[in-house]
Amino acid sequence: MNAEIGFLKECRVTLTPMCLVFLTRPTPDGRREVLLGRKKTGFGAGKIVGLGGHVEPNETAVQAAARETAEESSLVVAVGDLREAANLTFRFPARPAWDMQVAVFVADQFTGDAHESEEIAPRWYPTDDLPVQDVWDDNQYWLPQVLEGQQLNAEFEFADDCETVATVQIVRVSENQPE
Ligand SMILES: Nc1ncnc2c1[nH]c(=O)n2[C@H]1C[C@H](O)[C@@H](COP(=O)(O)OP(=O)(O)OP(=O)(O)O)O1
Repeated sequence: MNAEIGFLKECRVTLTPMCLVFLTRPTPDGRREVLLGRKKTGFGAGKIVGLGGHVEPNETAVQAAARETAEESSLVVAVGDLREAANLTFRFPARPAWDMQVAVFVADQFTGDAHESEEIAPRWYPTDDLPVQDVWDDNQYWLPQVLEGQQLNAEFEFADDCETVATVQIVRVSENQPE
């Protein structure tokens, strides 16, 4: 391996830190629903996603999760009510600058009403009837599990189209989280 390629490989270990938040609540008929939303701008625009975004240099992932929740939906969630449910690595060999590490949080305690923001149009979906056609391809491998209470770490590599998952490595950390 020449020195330049070695240097470029070293550069690839830098992953942009991001967060994702899934707020859940019970429905009158005894099911659960989760707050997702149509992304209106930026990376992944058009897809249905959780609330979230970049972790700023001056904050932790859980602080970013609480901040992004307020900015994107107007809902208020306390840092202490956010449970870390997954740690996901997304790699895009065709666009290494997009590589990211995403801390995923779930919370069922929050206040306020969800309102549309510049970035996202939030909507509640039954956890057993997710909008699978409109989410990121990777979601099928971890989102239902996380909403069932599992905690996991996973690494995804995307194909050259940067849309389709090419390889998946999932490490299940625990089956169910204590309340
Ligand atoms: N593949 C995949 N699956 C599930 N979720 C995501 C991805 N890729 C992603 O980027 N995401 C999530 C992670 C983040 O929560 C958002 C993208 O955040 P982004 O819109 O780029 O960040 P902003 O909120 O616009 O930026 P700031 O507000 O932080 O400036 O999608």
